Amino acid sequence: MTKHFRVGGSAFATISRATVKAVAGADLAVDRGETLAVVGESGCGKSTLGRLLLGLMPPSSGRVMFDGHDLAGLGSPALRRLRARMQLVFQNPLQALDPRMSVGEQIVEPTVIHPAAGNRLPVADLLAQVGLDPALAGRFPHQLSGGQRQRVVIARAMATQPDFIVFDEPVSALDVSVQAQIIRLIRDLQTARGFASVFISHDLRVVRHVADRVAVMYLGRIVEEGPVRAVFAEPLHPYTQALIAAVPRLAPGMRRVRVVLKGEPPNPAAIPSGCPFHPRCPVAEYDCRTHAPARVAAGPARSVACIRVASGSTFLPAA
Ligand SMILES: Nc1ncnc2c1ncn2[C@@H]1O[C@H](COP(=O)(O)OP(=O)(O)OP(=O)(O)O)[C@@H](O)[C@H]1O
Repeated sequence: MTKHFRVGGSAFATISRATVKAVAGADLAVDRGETLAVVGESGCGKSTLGRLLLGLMPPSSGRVMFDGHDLAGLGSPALRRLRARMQLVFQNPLQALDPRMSVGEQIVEPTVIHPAAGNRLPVADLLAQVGLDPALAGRFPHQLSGGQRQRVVIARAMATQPDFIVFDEPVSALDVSVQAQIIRLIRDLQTARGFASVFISHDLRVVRHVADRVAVMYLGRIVEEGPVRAVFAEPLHPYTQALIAAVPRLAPGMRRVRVVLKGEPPNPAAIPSGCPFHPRCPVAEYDCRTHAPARVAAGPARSVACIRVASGSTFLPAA
């Protein structure tokens, strides 16, 4: 898929319009019961990808298949029915919740919007399954702690018994102690319910606890994908190496590398030619400036988009 936004410009054309290639070629699949983490620096297109996957905006090219249905090919009633089976949980629960509605009202709201969806659990059950006292149903968001609010958001997402949930940085606004509890809750719910999920995060420590597989995004492309353990133990792409090397004690078994991210932060309105990572890559070759590498298989269930890996050269600079 790709997603381009036209931005800027003025009525008198003194400022030219630019095309932001927020998603510049992402291809992924998520199975039932599985969590795929999408990681990368701010602005690399993670949230845009998440919204595309949920059909909340149309891609510029490409398509999203959900349970055999192409989202673009569905009329609005069918899309609405499918939407009930997909939910989004995002970073800031205060923004996600309506300050004027009680917790109980908000939790059942998705089943009011999608009356045919799910098995319609009572509010008390929905609260209990996210570890909240059912007595909180009458409270309002401002009367809850940050962790309780995020539990309410998750309870609401569970109300239609979805098959697919996108978690977009669901714990990054929370205290570290609360983060661990919410991550455990998400894991427990997934084990009990078997939904598929995409977990968007810039925090690799969180990803290690929550995800089965990880997709690493750079300037709108997925540059590496594979099982979390394998990718963290032996990252193949120089960008993944740099992300992992920046987090102390993330992967104790990993060969320490000296890859440090340098150069300009990525700008999706001016994507470099060839491999988009080449201006910051410590091992870029001449070809990397002109050749955009395709993502190719690189070991069991793994893939990577880097010509150094594709050509079989080992390039981890030893510490
Ligand atoms: N509606 C929009 N119109 C124009 N540009 C957009 C729009 N949505 C996103 N972008 C741009 O697309 C790029 C990718 O944004 P996105 O929010 O998907 O990245 P992200 O990796 O989720 O970043 P963050 O972690 O900071 O949220 C950014 O440059 C952003 O400014």
